[in-house]
Amino acid sequence: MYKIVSIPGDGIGPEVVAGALEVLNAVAKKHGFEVEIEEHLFGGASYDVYGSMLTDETLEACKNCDAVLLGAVGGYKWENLPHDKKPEAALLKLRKELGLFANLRPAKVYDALVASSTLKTEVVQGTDFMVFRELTGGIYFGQPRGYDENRGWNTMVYERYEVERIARLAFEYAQKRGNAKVTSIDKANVLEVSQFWRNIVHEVHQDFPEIELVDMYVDNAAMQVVRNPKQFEVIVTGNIFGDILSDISGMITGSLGMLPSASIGSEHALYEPIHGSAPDIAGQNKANPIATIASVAMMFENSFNRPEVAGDIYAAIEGALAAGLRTGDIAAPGEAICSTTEMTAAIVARI
Ligand SMILES: NC(=O)C1=CN([C@@H]2O[C@H](COP(=O)(O)OP(=O)(O)OC[C@H]3O[C@@H](n4cnc5c(N)ncnc54)[C@H](O)[C@@H]3O)[C@@H](O)[C@H]2O)C=CC1
Ligand SMILES: CC(C)CC(=O)C(=O)O
Ligand SMILES: [Mg+2]
Repeated sequence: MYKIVSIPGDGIGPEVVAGALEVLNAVAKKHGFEVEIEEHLFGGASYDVYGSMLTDETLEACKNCDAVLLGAVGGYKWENLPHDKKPEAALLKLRKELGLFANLRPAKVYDALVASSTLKTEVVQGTDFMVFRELTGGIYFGQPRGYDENRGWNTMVYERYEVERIARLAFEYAQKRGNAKVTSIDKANVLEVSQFWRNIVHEVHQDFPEIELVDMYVDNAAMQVVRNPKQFEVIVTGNIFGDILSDISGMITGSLGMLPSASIGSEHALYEPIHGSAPDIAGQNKANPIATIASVAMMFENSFNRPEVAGDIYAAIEGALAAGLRTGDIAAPGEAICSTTEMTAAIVARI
């Protein structure tokens, strides 16, 4: 029995999480295990009811389960709140409180999508890399931070232990992938904090001499992901660079709506699509649920060590895409567009 806490959040969050939970229930039925799903409000949805973006009750529930499934937070309604009161601040707090220091964001191109989409086949087909994004440090957390009428400021700071643990995780993963190449992405030509990052990554690398390590500046990396994504196998990078580069990677795979992620720490794990709450399409049954459904697959790989369950989910996604199912974000011109619920049903039918 797996105890899952579901926090759909805002915007398209509830729509894509509903699809992912249908898939979760379908694999539970097929593989003969039980899941207990406990749903909690989070982000703006929680603020509107309780006056708090992250209640103690939701936080406790997230700490006392086997895995958390998150949709997304944020939206127009809450964007003028002070920074420390915004839904996004609650997400940062949740990540910090759960100790989720590593965000794994796989960029994998589905063959079925390449065959009929606007993706440039020869450039992207076969792309399959994993981004290890540091998630609880860097400029999103550094103090001091603030702004007044004359200045705005944030602080990018990394502690030795923060770089060591994410670098070690990335090298260990590379080892498991048959000594895959690791690219460490920074801005060491300008930022002292990046030179520090680079030094520590090289120190950790000494324990993994069989693995090739490449350093790359982040501006070049953004271009290289678009130009030749297949050169990457494992990327390790800081919080803000990983955030930006993984959205770029999303486009390589067809859409932000395709990319899942696992946010992991030593005690807890949370699974979430890389995209946000997409308020422009919220409530219209248009969102692509695949990123969130694939996040459930990552849950079975990372938290439950059930690769066969994850494999069924990936195969069902591939099957639905091969059958021509396309939400608006991944439809090539002239292709029929399906809804969130139609895509979900097509995937569930293939479990
Ligand atoms: N993890 C989270 O909860 C995140 C929350 N956000 C928040 O989400 C809100 C909107 O932010 P944006 O910058 O617009 O980023 P976004 O990722 O929500 O949307 C960017 C674009 O991609 C599209 N898109 C995203 N997910 C999609 C899906 N599953 N299917 C189809 N199209 C999809 C949207 O319609 C939009 O045009 C903001 O409040 C932002 O702070 C942003 C990123 C991550
Ligand atoms: C706090 C979030 C809005 C940051 C983000 O964009 C992400 O984690 O992808
Ligand atoms: Mg982001």
